Amino acid sequence: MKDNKTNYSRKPEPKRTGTYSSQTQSPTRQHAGPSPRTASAEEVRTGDRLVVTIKRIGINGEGVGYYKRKAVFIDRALPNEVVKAKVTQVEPGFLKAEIVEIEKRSPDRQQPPCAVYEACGGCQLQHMTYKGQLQAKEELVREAFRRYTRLAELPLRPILGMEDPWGYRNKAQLQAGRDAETIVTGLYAAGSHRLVDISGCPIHHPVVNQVVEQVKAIMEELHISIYNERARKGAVRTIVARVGQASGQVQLTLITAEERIPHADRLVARVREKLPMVATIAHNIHKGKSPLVFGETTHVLWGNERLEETLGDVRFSLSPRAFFQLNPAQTIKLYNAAQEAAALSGTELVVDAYCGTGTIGLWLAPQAREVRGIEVIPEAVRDARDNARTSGITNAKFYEGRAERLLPQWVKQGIRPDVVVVDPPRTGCERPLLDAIAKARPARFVYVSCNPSTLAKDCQVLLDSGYRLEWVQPVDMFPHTAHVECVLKICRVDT
Ligand SMILES: C[S@@+](CC[C@H](N)C(=O)[O-])C[C@H]1O[C@@H](n2cnc3c(N)ncnc32)[C@H](O)[C@@H]1O
Repeated sequence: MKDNKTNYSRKPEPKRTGTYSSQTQSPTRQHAGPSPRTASAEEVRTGDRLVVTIKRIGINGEGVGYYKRKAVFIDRALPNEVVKAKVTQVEPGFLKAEIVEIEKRSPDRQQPPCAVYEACGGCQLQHMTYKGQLQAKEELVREAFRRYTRLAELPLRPILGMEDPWGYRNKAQLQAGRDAETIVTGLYAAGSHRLVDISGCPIHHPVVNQVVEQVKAIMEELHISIYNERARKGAVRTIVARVGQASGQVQLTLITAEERIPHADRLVARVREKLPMVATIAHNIHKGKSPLVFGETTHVLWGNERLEETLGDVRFSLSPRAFFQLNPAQTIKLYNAAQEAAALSGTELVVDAYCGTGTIGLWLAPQAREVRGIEVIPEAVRDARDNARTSGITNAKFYEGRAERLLPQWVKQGIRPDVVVVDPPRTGCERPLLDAIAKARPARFVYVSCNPSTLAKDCQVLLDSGYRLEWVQPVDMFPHTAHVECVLKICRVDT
């Protein structure tokens, strides 16, 4: 096991820090290094220039260093680099700054492979080699546990990365717009309504890119109107293409702001002719201003009602709006880690809290006596029940409700799970749920999380309740972004 001997005492301050004012120093002077003036962190002003050694990446992929013990967040700076940076924001607890010059360059710095990386904002780490990204994500997890737990040593396993970290995303969900005469599909640039064309995005599965490009060409040919947000006129606002990794079939959904898609029959005929991999052509109507992508009403214009998908032995039947993991290959690694952590022998009652469409519970059901899933969204509960039926799994039941209410009720009724699995949103588990787990005293607790900070905080609550941490397994679900997913195995101390 790598790095389980990490020393968790706080790190010393970075060696090189200094500041000089952008207003008062000549360019030559600025490039010569820090000025004699070394302001205290409280004296730093917007526009000041600092020399900062970058320690690690932060949760948004930015470089994090310190100036006089105050955290400095610097976009696009990499661990171990020394950068001159201009302060852009001063807050009581931190500073934000932008790179002026890189004094010492990381060997992991690279030219971002994607031409629209800077404008798009969908990825945060393409300026770093993939090997560097994996190391940085491990460090992100280590830092969260250092900060939020009292563990002397962290049993951190090496992150599970991808052999080929491109073309992994099985779904493209792109806004449509117009750039002069042509249709553009892409994402809005961060904090704006400027559409960045991401045709041929290297993160998307090549088949979904191909489908989006052809659909755009067909819409041009048939003069199908594109929704204009300002004028609030036009038809198509979003194109969604999702590929099934097992079948290679594609579910295409056009989301419109109008009741009808103009020339829908001709559109269907042309898509069928040009794109034989498309197995469903669906139409979703989203008239309102809501920021949600999908509206309430969906019609299948042609083809199968649902996309069939398989993960391991579990089969899923996905309606156009149904949630499904975006990186199936890494999802299998994540669920296998959860399965290893659950260590089931066939006799256990497993509670899968925050179960979504039931994926983790269904993955574990063949090795368990019974699985009880809890999920707050009614449609997801219906999907979970359908997925159990489709896969012929009869020992998994799914309950609608809040995990922090339902599990304590079950515990009060005398129900004692042997294993509890949680996969909460980024905010982590609600305290009443953690208290109910501590009261129910399952032998094992499996925590799947997309936020190392809330994971570490919740972990400490369990460690204070008679549990020990066995291991933490990070999994890279979204290469080139700052996200990192973890599976954590916690056992009751007396087991
Ligand atoms: C990160 S997703 C996990 C989904 C699922 N485990 C999977 O892998 O597909 C978190 C899920 O928790 C649900 N959720 C959020 N708050 C909840 C609560 N208080 N009780 C139960 N479910 C909740 C969300 O609707 C969402 O489906």
